[in-house]
Amino acid sequence: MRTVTVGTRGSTLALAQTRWVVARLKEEWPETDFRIQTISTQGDRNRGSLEALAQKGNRGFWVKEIEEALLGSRIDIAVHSLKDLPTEQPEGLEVSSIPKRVDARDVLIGKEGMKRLADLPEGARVGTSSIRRKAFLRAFRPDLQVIDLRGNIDTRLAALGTPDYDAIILAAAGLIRTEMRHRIDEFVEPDLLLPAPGQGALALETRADDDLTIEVAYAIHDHLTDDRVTAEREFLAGLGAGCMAPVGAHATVKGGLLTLEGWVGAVDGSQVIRATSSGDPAECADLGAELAADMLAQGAAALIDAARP
Ligand SMILES: NCc1[nH]cc(CCC(=O)O)c1CC(=O)O
Repeated sequence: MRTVTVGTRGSTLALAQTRWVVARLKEEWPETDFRIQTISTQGDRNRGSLEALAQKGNRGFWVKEIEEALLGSRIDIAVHSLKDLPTEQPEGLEVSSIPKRVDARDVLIGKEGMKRLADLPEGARVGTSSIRRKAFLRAFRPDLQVIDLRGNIDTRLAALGTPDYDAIILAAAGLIRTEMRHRIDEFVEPDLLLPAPGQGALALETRADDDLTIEVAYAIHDHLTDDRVTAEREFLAGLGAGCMAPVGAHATVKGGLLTLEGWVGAVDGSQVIRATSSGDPAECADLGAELAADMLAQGAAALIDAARP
C-alpha cells in the first residue's frame, strides 16, 4: 500500500480541514494510506509579534516550516487555508489542487442585542484581527469601536464571554469546518463586506516534480473554485499586496460569466475604492490583473502602502 503523508498546522481548524481533505482523498484513492503530520509554524509560536515578523519580510508566517517539510520530503501534501498562502510558491513547490470552496463570507457573532451588524448600537465594541475587516468597519460604521482580537477560533469565541467585546467578525468557513456553524448570528454579504481573496478555500501544495502525489491531490480539484480564487488572487498579486493588506475580493460565476469584485480601504476608514470586472472564466487570471490595474489607477497603492506594518 502506498503511503501519502499530509502535513498541516496543529490548530483545531487546520486539523479539521486536513481531516476533511484526507477523507475526500480516501474516497478517491481507497488503496492509498494517508497519514496526517502536524507541524508547528512561526505563526503558532509567535502570535504576539505578528507585525514584527511580517516587517522582516518573512514568507507566509503560517507556511514556511510546512513548505520546508515538503521540500525535505517529510510530508508529501501540505494543506493550507488559501487565504494565508502567499500568491507565489517557492522553487520546487506548486499548488496542485484546490478543493471545492465552503463559504467565502465573513460572519458576525454577537452578544444579546448585538446579532446584526446594521443594528449594533453606537459605540459597540467589535473584535477582529484583520486589517481588511478593521478598514471596512471604520468606513461603514465610524461610530463603532474596533478592537484588536487575535488567536485561533476558540480564543476569539472565548473573548465574547468577557466584557471587552460585544461582537466579533470572522470567516464563516472556519466555523463551518470546526462544526460551529450554529454559533453564527449573521452572514455578512459580499455586497457589503468583501471577503479576503481565497477565503473559504483550501490549497493542496506538493513538490512540483512529484507526479504521483500530484495525481492523487488533483482528484479533488474543483475547477469552478479554481477560476474564482485565481481571479481573486491575481487581483491581490496585481496590487502588490498580501494576506495582511486592507484588500477584499470575491468572484462568482453565473451563466458562464465570471464577475470579480475588488475592494481596497484606508485603515482609518477615510477612503474606499471598489470596482468590478467580468468576462470569460477562462480569462480569470487576466480579469484579476485588469481589476488590479484599474484600482491602482484609482489610487489603491497609497492605501495599501499606508497599511503596511
Ligand atoms: N487568517 C486566519 C484564518 N485563515 C483561514 C481562516 C478561516 C477559514 C478560511 O477562510 O478558509 C482564518 C480565520 C478567520 O479569518 O476567521
